[in-house]
Amino acid sequence: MEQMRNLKKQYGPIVKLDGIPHRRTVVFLFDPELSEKMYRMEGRWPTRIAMETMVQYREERPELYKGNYGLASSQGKDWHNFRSKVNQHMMQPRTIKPHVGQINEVAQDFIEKMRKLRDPETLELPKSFNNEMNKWALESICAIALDQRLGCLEFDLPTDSEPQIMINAVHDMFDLFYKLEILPSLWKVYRTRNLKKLFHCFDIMSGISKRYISLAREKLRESTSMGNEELSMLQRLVAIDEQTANVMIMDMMLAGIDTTSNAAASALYHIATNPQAQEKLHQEAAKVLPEKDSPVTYEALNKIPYTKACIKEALRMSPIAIGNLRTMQKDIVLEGYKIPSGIDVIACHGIMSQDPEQFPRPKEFIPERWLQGSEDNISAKAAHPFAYMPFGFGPRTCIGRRFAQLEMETLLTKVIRNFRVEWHHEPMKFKSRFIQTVASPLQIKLLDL
Ligand code: HEM
Repeated sequence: MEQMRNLKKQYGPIVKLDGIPHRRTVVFLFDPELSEKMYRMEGRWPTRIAMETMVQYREERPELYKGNYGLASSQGKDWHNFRSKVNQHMMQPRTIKPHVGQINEVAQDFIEKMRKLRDPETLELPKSFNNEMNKWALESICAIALDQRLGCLEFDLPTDSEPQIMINAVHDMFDLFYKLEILPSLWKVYRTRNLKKLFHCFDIMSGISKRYISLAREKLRESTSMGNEELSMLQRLVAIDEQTANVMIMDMMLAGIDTTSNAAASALYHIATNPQAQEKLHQEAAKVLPEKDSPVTYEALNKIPYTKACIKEALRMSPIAIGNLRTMQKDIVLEGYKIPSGIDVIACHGIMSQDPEQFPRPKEFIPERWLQGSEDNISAKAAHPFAYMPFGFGPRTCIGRRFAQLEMETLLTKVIRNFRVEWHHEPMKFKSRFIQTVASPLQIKLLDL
């Protein structure tokens, strides 16, 4: 992120970087107006390059993918056809309704786990807590995508238990992605050990999801009387066809775990370091949850504007995706520069959302700027609409956004209803891999309320 900031400082709002070995030429945009122009020219089928190892895997498993590579790894008409099939089942606001209860249960279990994990004397969460956040996100996304609790939050899981096997596969998958896609690797020349390991992880995840798809098929048969609105996301996907369900579940696992866990972790950190915001958050949580273990309901989620503002502000200050990539489908001209078809352009929203011209006092955590009626001198209304795009833009925007928001809003509401959270360490460090992640241990102090 610092490197991007320096590029902007040194060269201005549009910067071309080329000549880097093994890297494609890329153009960075640091200006919201230029970004808007670029998106407006992206066409009907926006292209975002995929991880090549994943495409390779999908090509090698024709029995699973049948040439249908899902969202994360397909382009053009193939991408469009898949997205058109699944979009309405994932993007409509009411899609989350059948899942609110499950996500509440996951959050409630996680609260109990946090209580047990904290040090009895210091009341701080352990250094390993970041990994527990990943398990929370995995359990949450499985609750939605597989329509079942997997059990990833249990203590002392046997090594051969399904949840532990899944936790390991997901953990290894992210590690191997980094080794194969970012670090120099020879996997394209010959089948490296790491590539085999990665494919093994995909096979495990795919095998587990297949079992749950069969269960969803059974449930769907038994539930002919249910209205479409009551059907879980998985049941709706299975109703399209099982292959679509399988591919979509894999995409959810790839894109919906580390993103959500890091976004929630950074929100918790910002809240722990801003006691005034926390107090307001607590008042809001206490209104919708009369008791500490009251469930977060669908109705409650419509009554927590301050919580939503805190999440928005956390994503502004600590974005998960620093930039959003598009491969140009035709020659375009921006700021007088010709950008030929085939070149990657990255709109660096993570830099723009910290620009004082867009967001006054950008280094301060001010959730109020997102609230209706906020004071003009801080309001986000004055910002250019393309300065802040944490979930991307247009037809290729994040398809899991509603689920990510459901998970984060539920968790924050419950945490703040149960604890006062404090931070007694150096400021949190963040690091960039594919996404921006929290790099310091999330050793938040939890005081019971
Ligand atoms: C805070 C959490 C999350 C953030 C910040 C985030 C952010 C993003 C961004 C920036 C994109 C690229 C959009 C674009 O190109 O315009 C994206 C794509 C995507 N996200 Fe998310 N995401 C999050 C959670 C999730 C979750 C929970 C899921 C799964 C349910 C998910 C599934 C996907 C998929 C499948 C795509 C590819 C969409 C396509 O190419 O059509 N994301 N996400």
